[in-house]
Amino acid sequence: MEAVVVQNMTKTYGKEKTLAVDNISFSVAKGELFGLIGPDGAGKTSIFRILTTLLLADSGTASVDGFDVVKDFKSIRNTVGYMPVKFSLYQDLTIEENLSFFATVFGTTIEANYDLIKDIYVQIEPFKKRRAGKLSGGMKQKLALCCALIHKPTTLFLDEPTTGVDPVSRKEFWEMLRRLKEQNITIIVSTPYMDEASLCDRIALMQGGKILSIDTPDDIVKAYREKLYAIKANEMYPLLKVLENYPGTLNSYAFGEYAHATFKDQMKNMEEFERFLAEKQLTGVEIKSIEATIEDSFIKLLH
Ligand SMILES: Nc1ncnc2c1ncn2[C@@H]1O[C@H](COP(=O)(O)OP(=O)(O)OP(=O)(O)O)[C@@H](O)[C@H]1O
Repeated sequence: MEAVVVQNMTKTYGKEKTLAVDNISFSVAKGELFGLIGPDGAGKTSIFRILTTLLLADSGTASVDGFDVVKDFKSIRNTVGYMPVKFSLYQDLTIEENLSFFATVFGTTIEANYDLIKDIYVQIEPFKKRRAGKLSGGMKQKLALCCALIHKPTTLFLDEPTTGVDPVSRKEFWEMLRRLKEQNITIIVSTPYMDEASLCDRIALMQGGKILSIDTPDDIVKAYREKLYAIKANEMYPLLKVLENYPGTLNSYAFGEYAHATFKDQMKNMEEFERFLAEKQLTGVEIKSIEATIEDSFIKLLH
């Protein structure tokens, strides 16, 4: 069964009609961990706000658990959990008080749904008397997730939950999502981090309000057909310039300590390329053929 169905959704803002979501369609199956992946301004937050009934689309339709986002907004509000980019925790309330507050709003209690949050809550319980404003980023994030879960939602919307969170907490967070998925909760998560994309069941790569590709992380990488090279030299900037100027280069960009590049003839003539690099006085050159990552696939789609 489909938990979320979006059809031809478009959203513009203001008199200038800034296009945030551009006629997109997708669906998410029940129990799926689905990622909206894209840079700032791709339209991720607008989609979340429309699906959680906080914002109206200009056109198109959308449903969550079979409920229409316009007609059945009350049912959706009762059944979904939403963790916005800036968690709406009450800074002056303690961990315990924040959680009780969210439980009360949904007419439930911490005890009634404790099983669902237990794994996460035990990690912050020792600090339950501490005010939210005094928690670390990772702890705030765990509390926000508990608050979004306390009414046992069928679908969880997490908007950039790991932005600004340290790498260890990020990793723990994704382990928590995996465990929630086992409870058959549908999770839609947005992130600008490509390494997190591979942890989703399926992802939509987004840019400028459009979905560029939608598939499993594995299949997105498999669809990358060009031969990709990682190239290193003692100095990165001159290397990038040389790659840009090489007539056989299709695409080149910095990727950590390497430059990644594709070539017109799949680099059949490696010697000619090596000669070109040597003529440009680059030192410490290393060239290797590599497998593409999701980030490479994304960069290719952007071109
Ligand atoms: N209230 C608003 N008024 C005008 N333009 C807006 C408004 N909200 C968003 N936009 C514009 O719509 C586009 C999509 O924004 P959106 O917040 O949905 O993207 P995003 O992928 O979530 O990015 P971010 O991580 O920056 O929030 C951007 O160009 C943004 O500037």
